[in-house]
Amino acid sequence: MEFKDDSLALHTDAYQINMTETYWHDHMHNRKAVFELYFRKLPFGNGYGMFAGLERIIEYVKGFRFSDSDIEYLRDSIGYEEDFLQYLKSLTFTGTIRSMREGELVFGNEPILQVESTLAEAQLLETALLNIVNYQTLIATKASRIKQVIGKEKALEFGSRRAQEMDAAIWGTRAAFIAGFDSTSNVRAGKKFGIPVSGTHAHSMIQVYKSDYLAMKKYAESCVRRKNKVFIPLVDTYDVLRSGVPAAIKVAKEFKGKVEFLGVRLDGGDMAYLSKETRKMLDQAGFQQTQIVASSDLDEQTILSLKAQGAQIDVWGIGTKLITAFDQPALGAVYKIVAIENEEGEMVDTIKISSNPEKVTTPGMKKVYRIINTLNQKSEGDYITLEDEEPQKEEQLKMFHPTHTFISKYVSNFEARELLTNVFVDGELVYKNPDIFAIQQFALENLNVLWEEYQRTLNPEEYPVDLSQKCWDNKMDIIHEIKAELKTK
Ligand SMILES: Nc1ncnc2c1ncn2[C@@H]1O[C@H](COP(=O)(O)OP(=O)(O)OP(=O)(O)O)[C@@H](O)[C@H]1O
Ligand SMILES: O=P(O)(O)OC[C@H]1O[C@H](OP(=O)(O)OP(=O)(O)O)[C@H](O)[C@@H]1O
Ligand SMILES: O=C(O)c1cccnc1
Repeated sequence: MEFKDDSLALHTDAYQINMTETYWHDHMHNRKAVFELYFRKLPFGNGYGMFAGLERIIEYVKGFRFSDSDIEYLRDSIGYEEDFLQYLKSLTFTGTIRSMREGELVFGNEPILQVESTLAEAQLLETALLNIVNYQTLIATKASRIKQVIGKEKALEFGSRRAQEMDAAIWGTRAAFIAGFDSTSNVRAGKKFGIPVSGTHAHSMIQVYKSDYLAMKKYAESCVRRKNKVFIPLVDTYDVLRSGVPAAIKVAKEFKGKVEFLGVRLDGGDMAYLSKETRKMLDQAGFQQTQIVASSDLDEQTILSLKAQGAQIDVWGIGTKLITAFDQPALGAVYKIVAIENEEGEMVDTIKISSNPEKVTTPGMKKVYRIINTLNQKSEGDYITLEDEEPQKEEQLKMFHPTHTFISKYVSNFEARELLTNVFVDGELVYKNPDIFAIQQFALENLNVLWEEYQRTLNPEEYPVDLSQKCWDNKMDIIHEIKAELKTK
């Protein structure tokens, strides 16, 4: 039997539905629960992460509903009982989601997103939420890292052909734009998100005409007919300095005033040497404004090296190594329950103990604050509290390392900026995601509060993510309680 692929509700792991069935049978499914989504370790050895994914989460949660064909499929395949299937059919998301905003700086072991809803709903959302955040935040972080090295020069996203499938190309390029990239080569992403689109041409076009000059001339003729008139020929198909660049210059002179000779693209060879020689040739021909675009397996390391060699590159086209998060393919974010309603209707904090201290969860519904020193507008670190705390009302905050507690400092003159914002409240969407340019602007401004020591790509300082005393005490009390209980067994 064939089933229509008409909803995303089954974009989940089977165990989520199995657990939901258990809760439903046991009349636990409508208990209130709180889950928090976070990663433990920053990727790529970077000093900060950049959050992306909320746009798609909003789309997903708004549309969360099991379709008729979903129910038919579950009946036909796993064969859940009919009453449970009818319960699934009736579900929509009725809870509350708080999230960081896209472009926010995020760090290890702090909630990026929080779901407070019925146990069943929170559980059923897990896989998709992690799927979205793990990829988009990873790519935004990689893109921001690459942008750190590129600085003010332009960064073009070229990855679609190498991305892990179509969704990754589209949402990955959006994440890269959030982190400060200037354009995408993916035209659909341009249409869908309003990201500026740019493009040159491939080696194949030169090969088709068997001549740099002839191909570039034909290309220029079509550029003339376009509104933007942009002419950026690729110069390395046969020989950059003997054929590609001279042909580009010749055609540009012939079409002076009719096309905009914005740049030439180099895609390989020794790009330090070739870019310097190309620069000289363009300058001598009077094209001082024409830029040099480079592409070919670039990432932050090759870009840094090319810059150190004095490469004359103005624009960087980056594909594979960005869109596939080449050096670290997973962020490793997790989604953990931190509180559950008991039989008396009270919320009870819950913990997961592990022999690995980093994997012990922090119980209780929490708030995350960025502590900004008002004297220099730089961040002192992030501060995680239980939900009823109000750090802004304190004269002085004690910030201490959550594992090495002797590492501590007192901060006065601070603004405690709350980072989680209401996105859904009781099932209603209450947040409007800003447009993509505003999100990019927000992301770039966020970096201003971070000392440079956290922004360098190599061995950055570790940014403090601390627990409030109350949050830390709560965790320790719960650990001791559980240990005591285990002892008596
Ligand atoms: N001067 C340079 N210093 C450091 N890395 C460079 C320099 N020039 C190019 N690179 C990088 O070296 C790699 C070149 O690899 P390779 O020789 O396989 O490709 P290529 O020269 O582009 O060849 P092709 O065009 O046939 O693919 C690319 O990752 C490129 O970004
Ligand atoms: O190297 P990346 O960072 O992934 O950037 C994208 C690459 O895609 C194109 O090469 P490809 O060989 O696919 O096509 P081409 O024939 O146009 O060179 C382009 O020339 C870049 O080298
Ligand atoms: O426009 C380009 O130059 C481009 C686009 C995708 C991949 N490589 C290059």
